[in-house]
Formats: sequence, structure tokens, C-alpha cells
Amino acid sequence: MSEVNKRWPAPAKLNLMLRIVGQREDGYHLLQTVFQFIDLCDWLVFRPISDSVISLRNPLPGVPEDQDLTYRAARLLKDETGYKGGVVIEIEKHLPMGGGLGGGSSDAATTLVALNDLWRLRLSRERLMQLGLRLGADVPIFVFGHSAWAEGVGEVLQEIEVPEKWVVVLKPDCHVDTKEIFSSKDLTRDSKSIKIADFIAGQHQNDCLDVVRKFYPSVDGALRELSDFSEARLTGTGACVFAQFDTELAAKKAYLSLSRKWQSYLCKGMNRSPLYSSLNDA
Ligand SMILES: C[C@@](CO)(OP(=O)(O)O)[C@H](O)COP(=O)(O)OP(=O)(O)OC[C@H]1O[C@@H](n2ccc(N)nc2=O)[C@H](O)[C@@H]1O
Ligand SMILES: Nc1ncnc2c1ncn2[C@@H]1O[C@H](COP(=O)(O)OP(=O)(O)O)[C@@H](O)[C@H]1O
Repeated sequence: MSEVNKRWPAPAKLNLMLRIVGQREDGYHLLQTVFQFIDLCDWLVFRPISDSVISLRNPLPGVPEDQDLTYRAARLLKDETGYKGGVVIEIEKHLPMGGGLGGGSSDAATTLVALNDLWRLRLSRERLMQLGLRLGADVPIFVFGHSAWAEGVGEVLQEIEVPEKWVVVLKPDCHVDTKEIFSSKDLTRDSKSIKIADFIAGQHQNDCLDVVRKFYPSVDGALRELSDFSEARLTGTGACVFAQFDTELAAKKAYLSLSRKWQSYLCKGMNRSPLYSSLNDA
């Protein structure tokens, strides 16, 4: 495939657990979380142009072009490096917005990695992660590209291997506003820090769960529905909930038994982001 028609993946992530262990002076919350990718992706195409223009071929409904995280990532790269050309970006959107799967952040990370390559900018992965953090707390993990134990606001990353299980994801009919959840007075903000070994031993708590359940009854409904099959968890601040399975058969059985009230996905956990297999193919 020629470089200009190449489709770049932007995978979803799951937070396999999430603890809030403090708050910074600027209001951002200090987390401990485990990120793993799943093989559910948005797909992006980048067509470099010589004019100094960034444009979106198919802007997302409800997101002004200059607010789209792909546009903002391309703009940031241009401003930081003084690159003279531009790009037309096409997004094939599959990840639900406001779902806690990190779709917008992953689109931004794929834009940073792809344009660094296509525009021949030669920025290091660390530099792209720093730039990504300016766009959102979840962008660095997608640039990092490997399952990780994360601390800070999610940018202090330590590579880990976790079982690549089969996953059923359920998306209730609501969008959760991350900012709203983090502003709630009822949120637990002082969880005790734990170690990776505690997570591996089964510590899977998500500190956002009680508040999200209270504000969004359909998230509560989705958790109850999925709990019939396996331990059901919230990813990030939701709205998506998920359950892991050891075999494809068990996951399929659960997936096919769901009520179909909401959008559901059958996928597989991945410790390595498909973004980098795609980069290496270039
Ligand atoms: C908590 C997580 C876990 O993955 O939730 P999800 O968004 O994936 O559900 C993420 O770190 C979210 O990252 P992201 O979605 O990029 O959030 P940002 O745009 O940076 O922040 C949105 C708002 O949430 C609050 N915020 C976000 C992250 C954080 N560690 N502390 C916060 O207090 C801030 O008020 C901020 O203005
Ligand atoms: N390319 C993009 N894809 C999705 N959302 C985007 C994008 N650019 C900006 N946004 C904005 O970011 C918000 C959060 O999107 P998303 O990353 O999908 O959710 P979450 O952080 O809950 O996983 C959206 O509601 C939308 O307004």
C-alpha cells in the first residue's frame, strides 16, 4: 500500500483498575492505573500536502474541526517543529466517544506518531509523549504503546505484561463527562497506594465506580448485566464496562447472551499497540 493511502490504527484502551491516591495543586488527580490495549480501533489516513494547512476530510459530528484531537495534535507538532507543510486527515471512527476507551486520545497519539514519520521530524518517543500530555492525560500511554502500570496523572509509565484475555465491552447509552466525575465531592481521593503485585493478586477496584454508577443509572445497569458472566469493571470514568474471559468461546457465549439493549464488542486484550506494527511496516 502506498504511504498516502496507509490506514493507521488508533486502538482503544482499558483501565484494568484505577485508584485515586491524591490531587495536585492544579486540581488534577493522582492515579494508579493499569492500561491494556484492545483490538478495537479507529483508523486514520494522513495525506501530507505542501500548503501549510491542517484539515479534516470528515469532521466528527459535534466536534468543531479545531477542537478535534487529531487536528490539535497535528497543529502542536507543526508549532513545535516549525514544519512548513500540512496534512489532510481522514478518521474512520469506531470507538464510542466519551466511553472511557480513550478514543480521542488514541487518535491524537496516532497522529503524533504517524506525522512524526510522514513529515520526517525524527522526534523521539519520549518527546512525543511529552507533547501528547499537553493534549490530555491519556495521550502518553497510546504513544508509549505497551501495557503499563501508570502513576502521576497517567504519564509515569512502567511497562508490564498482563494476560491477553478475551474481553466483552458494553457501552451503555450515555456519555460520561470525565471532568464532571473528577469534580464530584463524593469521589474517593485518598485511596492507599498499592503495588503491582497487589493488582496481580486481584486488586481491581476503580475509584470512579460509585460516583459514575450514581450519576449514570445505565452504567449501573450495564455492570449488573455483565456481572452475570464474569467480574464486571468500569474502564476509566466510563461509560463502558467490560469483563475478561480466558477463552474466546466463553467470551463469545457471554457476548451472544447479552440483551442487545446496548452496543457491545467482543475483543482481545493486547500488550503491544498495533500502532507500532503499523509504523514498522511503513
Ligand atoms: C481518568 C482517565 C483514565 O484513563 O479517564 P478516561 O477519560 O479514560 O475515562 C484518564 O486519565 C482521563 O484522561 P483524559 O480523558 O485525557 O482527561 P483530560 O482531557 O486530561 O482531563 C479532563 C478533565 O478531567 C480531570 N482530570 C483528568 C485526569 C486526571 N488525572 N485528573 C483530573 O482531575 C480534569 O478536570 C480535566 O480537566
Ligand atoms: N478525534 C476525536 N475522537 C473522539 N473524541 C474527540 C476527538 N477529538 C476531540 N474529541 C472530544 O473528546 C471527548 C472525549 O472523547 P473520548 O476520547 O472518545 O472519550 P474518553 O476519554 O471517555 O475515552 C469527546 O466527547 C469529544 O468532544
